Amino acid sequence: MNEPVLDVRNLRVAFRARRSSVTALRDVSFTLHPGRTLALVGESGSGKSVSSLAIMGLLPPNGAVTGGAIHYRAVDGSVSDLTTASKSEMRARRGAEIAMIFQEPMSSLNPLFTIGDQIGEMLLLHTDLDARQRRQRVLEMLELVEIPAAASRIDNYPHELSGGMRQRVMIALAMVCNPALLIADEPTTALDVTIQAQILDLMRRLQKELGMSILFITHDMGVVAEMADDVAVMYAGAIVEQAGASELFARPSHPYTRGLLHSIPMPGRPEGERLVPIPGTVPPLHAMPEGCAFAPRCGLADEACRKPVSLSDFAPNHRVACFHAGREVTHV
Ligand SMILES: Nc1ncnc2c1ncn2[C@@H]1O[C@H](COP(=O)(O)OP(=O)(O)OP(=O)(O)O)[C@@H](O)[C@H]1O
Repeated sequence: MNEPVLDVRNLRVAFRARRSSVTALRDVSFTLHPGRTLALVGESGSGKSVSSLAIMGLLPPNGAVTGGAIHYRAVDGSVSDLTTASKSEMRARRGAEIAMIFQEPMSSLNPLFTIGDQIGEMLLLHTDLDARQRRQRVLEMLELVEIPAAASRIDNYPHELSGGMRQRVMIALAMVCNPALLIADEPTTALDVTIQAQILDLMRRLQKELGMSILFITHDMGVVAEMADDVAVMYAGAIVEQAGASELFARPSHPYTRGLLHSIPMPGRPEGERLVPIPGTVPPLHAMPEGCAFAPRCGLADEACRKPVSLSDFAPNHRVACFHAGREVTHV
């Protein structure tokens, strides 16, 4: 396989609270290869967004990378560690080489400017195109993301568009400089299922046509099944299972991954099957259990789980952080 675009190694992120600090990412490692989609999946609070903000160099002021590295391979083949990049280096990369789309387009789009101006602004920042060329390129982007009547929509303000159309604008904004890496943080969560399917289709088509690599952040295993080539399951700031998507769905082996799969309807599973929510919630960062963080919610937990557990090989290209990996939960 080609050299990775992104190779995150033992990444640690901490947030300062008033008198103490809490660790939000604990030795997170994953690899994204060119042209592929890696899904980071987990419940709210598992550390998915913190991972993406660390990659973008956009952690909030009270957050910092406290260990590990984020190796990024630029289009010219040079590899650098984003955790040590300067603010100006990151500013030059964001939008041009590494782009991000968020769940809620309204919070990323400026209500005071037309969508054409906002997408054009990216070109103004990162290219030498003149005003006429920029407008032409914006129009092509709006057509590429299938905005109907793009020539008149280009002068619309965000509030004049539907939610689905706004998400298409966000995608156009992210893709206009042809980034090598796209980070998509729950891009379809706020949309109804029909529109969600259309946006996922669009992202797959753009990936095929433009060849970018996608880090896809979601809590939804159904979306993972639709989009991912590779999957990293996160729980309480750590990766608990990692595999190719087909291997993960064929042999989910961490009790948390199995719990996620049993808690939602999945294509291909018997109709009327009982859905079982995972009991309890993700522990707060200041009250992490000593050993396996999932143990308090796990039907397989025993004495062994009081010891810290880390990812280990379970099968080829399949790693699991569980002393009981692969064992069936007999009671939930
Ligand atoms: N600015 C902050 N200060 C302190 N803690 C934070 C801050 N931002 C995030 N955290 C904590 O980091 C942990 C991981 O949060 P994160 O937003 O990455 O989770 P997530 O998996 O993306 O969840 P969601 O799907 O809800 O966005 C959470 O416990 C959260 O409370």
